[in-house]
Amino acid sequence: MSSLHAQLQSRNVDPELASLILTLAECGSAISTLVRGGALSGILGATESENVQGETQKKLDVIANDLIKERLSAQPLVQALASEEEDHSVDANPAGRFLVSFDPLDGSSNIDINSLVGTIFSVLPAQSGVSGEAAFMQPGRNQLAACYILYGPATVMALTTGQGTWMFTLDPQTDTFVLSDGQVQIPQQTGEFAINASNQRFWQPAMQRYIADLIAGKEGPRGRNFNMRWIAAMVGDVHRVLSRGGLFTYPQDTKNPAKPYKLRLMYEANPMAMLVEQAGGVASTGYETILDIEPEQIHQRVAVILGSKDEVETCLDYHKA
Ligand SMILES: O=P(O)(O)OC[C@H]1O[C@](O)(COP(=O)(O)O)[C@@H](O)[C@@H]1O
Ligand SMILES: [Mg+2]
Ligand SMILES: [Mg+2]
Repeated sequence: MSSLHAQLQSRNVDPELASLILTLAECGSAISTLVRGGALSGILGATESENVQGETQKKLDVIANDLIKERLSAQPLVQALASEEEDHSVDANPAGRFLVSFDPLDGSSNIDINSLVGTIFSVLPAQSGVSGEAAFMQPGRNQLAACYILYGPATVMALTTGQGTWMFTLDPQTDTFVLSDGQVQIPQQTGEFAINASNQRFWQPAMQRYIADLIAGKEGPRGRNFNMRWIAAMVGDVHRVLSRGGLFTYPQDTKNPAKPYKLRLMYEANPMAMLVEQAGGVASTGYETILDIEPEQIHQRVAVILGSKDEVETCLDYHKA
């Protein structure tokens, strides 16, 4: 069984980037221990405060954010960090080579029901002569690494440094991430989709038609049946897509005209898009490739359609029509 450390070495990952990835893994393992304790760890419930997104922060959102912020700020390789739970980017070490964006706790609405949650990381190169939030304004294509850690029955980590997507499982005996899949490949075809169907009446006509045709099944224009899943944690839905294929989408909608998109580009869409593309899948907004978007703000949101290549391309055809 090969450890994360050994894999990073054997695949010649830049030693400094490897050291940072090991720090991210340590953050994941520490949060995994907290999550495993549930109510006994005092992690359940909400705080009185709201984040910059206008969402009431859960206790675990804040605990996970503080834990990661502390460890990354102590990492000399990190120049600055950006988090879903921080209004602005946070400067760390001026000589640092890396910028880290993260979603400390993804799937917050699942914490109190003991369901799947995770942490998502995106690593960009620092830019000489550019600091603060401006330094983060780089397309996802520039990411040096992306990973998520899923806290489920097992704790698993999906990682890419641009040489394919790899999966690791946390060995609770040794507290080490061990390789469980050295070359994740998303099947090009699928019979499974994930969307929050309760928003159906607010979707654009293209997405309404696409989903209606999936649900029409064998008797409909697609001529075969499709099954639906919704974990309400992007990390969980994307993990299913990486594990057995599928299409995951959080499309544009008119539910709240001031907020037509749900998911955040820098620390949700970009890292997931890199993991999916490196595993042979496709990630789009419906109109553009997610990794080619030029960001304008640290907390900007985008529409997301990702997963099995053929199925996402079929969905995009509906958006062309
Ligand atoms: O509540 P909904 O509409 O099902 O939305 C679920 C989506 O919101 C999220 O929970 C947003 O992420 P956070 O929990 O990090 O805020 C995604 O993980 C998930 O895909
Ligand atoms: Mg999230
Ligand atoms: Mg979150």
